[in-house]
Amino acid sequence: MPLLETGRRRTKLDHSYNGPARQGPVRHISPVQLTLERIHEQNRANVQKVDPAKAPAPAPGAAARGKPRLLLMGQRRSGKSSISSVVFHKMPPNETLFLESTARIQKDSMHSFMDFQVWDFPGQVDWADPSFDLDAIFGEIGALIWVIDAQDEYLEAINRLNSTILNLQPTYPNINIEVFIHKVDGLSDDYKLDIQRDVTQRIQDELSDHGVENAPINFHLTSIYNHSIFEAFSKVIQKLIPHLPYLEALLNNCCQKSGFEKAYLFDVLSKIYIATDSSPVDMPSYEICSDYIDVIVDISEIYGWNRPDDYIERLEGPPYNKKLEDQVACKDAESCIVLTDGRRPILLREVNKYLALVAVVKEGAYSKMPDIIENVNATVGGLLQIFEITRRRQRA
Ligand SMILES: Nc1nc2c(ncn2[C@@H]2O[C@H](COP(=O)(O)OP(=O)(O)OP(=O)(O)O)[C@@H](O)[C@H]2O)c(=O)[nH]1
Repeated sequence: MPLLETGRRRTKLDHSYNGPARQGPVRHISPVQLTLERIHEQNRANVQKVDPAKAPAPAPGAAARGKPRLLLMGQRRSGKSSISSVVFHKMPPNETLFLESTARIQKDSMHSFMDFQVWDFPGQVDWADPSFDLDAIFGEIGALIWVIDAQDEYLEAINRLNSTILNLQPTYPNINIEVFIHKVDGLSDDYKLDIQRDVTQRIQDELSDHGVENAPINFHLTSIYNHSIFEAFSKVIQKLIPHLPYLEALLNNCCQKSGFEKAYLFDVLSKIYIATDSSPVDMPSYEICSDYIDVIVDISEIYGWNRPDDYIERLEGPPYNKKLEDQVACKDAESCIVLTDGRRPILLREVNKYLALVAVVKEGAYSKMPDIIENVNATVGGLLQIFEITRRRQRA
């Protein structure tokens, strides 16, 4: 009888497993959670170097405690405050023309499906200044968003970004760096791509000259005058959601079962989508879904009302032979709209006070509406369970 690595004889129960003894139950971990835990470990190691007594407990930490910080940095007038105002405070883009220059760090706490902070830095901050407590700023960072004005001379902005990355790399090698090549409205598609290529090349060349290869840097073409800024923020925020793969799996399943072309889980206030199914995102569908949220939010603010439980019971409870339209009661906003050609309805279902599921229904699937509503209900139930489990873990 063959021996196991531990020296014990293999028995029937061991099947073909012949690896080292397992330490405990297998832990499934998403790449996002892994990154956040690495960041936590990196911070812990830094604190431990200075004062071992003050070192925080090992991960799971940042991901589980979850109040990540997004830092908006870049040259003066590159558009940082405008981005934060348009995305998180619903400021109309043309009103950003009147924003004053930021003199001190602006800290915004966002309370949504997940709490996070957005820190807007004044353009003139110099990181080399030893009076900055870098650990207080970069300690619990979720992502560093570097804004480059594409309509201006950007070499200086790139140089500053490079020197910031090189300064931070030795101490914080896992910081997620997101470069927003901003104000691309009014630029031709070819020119936008040329700029993106040029910026990427310059940053990568400089970093590899200093021996930094494969730094986690992503590039986005953005403008506050269209949905590109929301799309870019969606991608940034998604990296901070530890249970993203589960949300995506639920949405994939819902799309498959209900005949949806595309489904988004939106944060209603900011209109950032925090998860979507695995089919490619197409801007027109994203734009129309996000505009639809505005319409429904406005309507429900005017006409919405809190339905008491006995009202819902009266509608949904027995007798069940009432007409279908007399039986429909839902605590949350639920809506469906059919656009001009009448073929691809868009469906919206509120998940909780922060989130809404919005889906584009495939041609011909409209006739299966009762099934679709049931599937959506089940998906919303699943989504809520995932958030509840995460919340319980955070409290523990
Ligand atoms: N065309 C265009 N202009 C933009 C865009 N975003 C911001 N702006 C304009 O850029 C100017 C500067 O924007 P701010 O948000 O004040 O820039 P900032 O980076 O916060 O500047 P500081 O506070 O000085 O660091 C404003 O006039 C905005 O209207 C954009 O996407 N496209």
